[in-house]
Amino acid sequence: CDVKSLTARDHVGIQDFVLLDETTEAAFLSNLKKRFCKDLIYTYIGTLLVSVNPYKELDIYNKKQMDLYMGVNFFELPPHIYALADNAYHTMLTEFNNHFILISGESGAGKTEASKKILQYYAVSCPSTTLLNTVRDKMLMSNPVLEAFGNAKTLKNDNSSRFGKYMDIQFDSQVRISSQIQSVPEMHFKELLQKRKTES
Ligand SMILES: Nc1ncnc2c1ncn2[C@@H]1O[C@H](COP(=O)(O)OP(=O)(O)OP(=O)(O)O)[C@@H](O)[C@H]1O
Repeated sequence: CDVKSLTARDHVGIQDFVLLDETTEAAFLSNLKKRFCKDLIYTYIGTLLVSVNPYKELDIYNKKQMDLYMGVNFFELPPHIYALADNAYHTMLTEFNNHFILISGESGAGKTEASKKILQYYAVSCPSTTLLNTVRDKMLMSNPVLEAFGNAKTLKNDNSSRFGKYMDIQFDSQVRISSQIQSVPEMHFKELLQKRKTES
């Protein structure tokens, strides 16, 4: 799947809601539906990304796709979680400051999966060394461990996270992943965010 075919594929509805003529909920949903029917689960609202859970494996999360989005201008290619991750990484490099990716949605919306895609993207796209690969592997492998203890089957989601997650990825001066994730129960969430705010 090359850049040309990818761009051509995404002329379904409008790929950025900012360009939607009619600003009604019906028009919003109709655009989402039109795109979803063609397996286009991502749509931008400016720099926000709206994602609809496809509940099936789509061939859009692989090394080829990651390579496509690496270092490419945010709006140059069709909306994708990799574009969002790449944009945060490159903005961090140019602005020399911290960045948050906030993922929200109802239970079963696909938040956990989205966070895994972002971690996988960084694991593949960030420069690394053998030593740092250990950190990267730990980062990726920590998810199943956390899920084993903190997830449960609910009516809405067979693999529902029953705890809030705060992931902190730190980069060294050569912008390689140098340290890994922190994850906390939901009740400590606000406290932790407040602490981080005061620190920065
Ligand atoms: N991008 C995706 N592609 C394919 N399947 C997906 C995707 N996102 C989510 N799913 C499917 O939907 C299920 C629920 O997603 P996920 O656990 O990420 O939801 P969640 O928003 O984290 O829910 P909760 O708040 O209950 O933890 C996943 O187990 C997976 O089967």
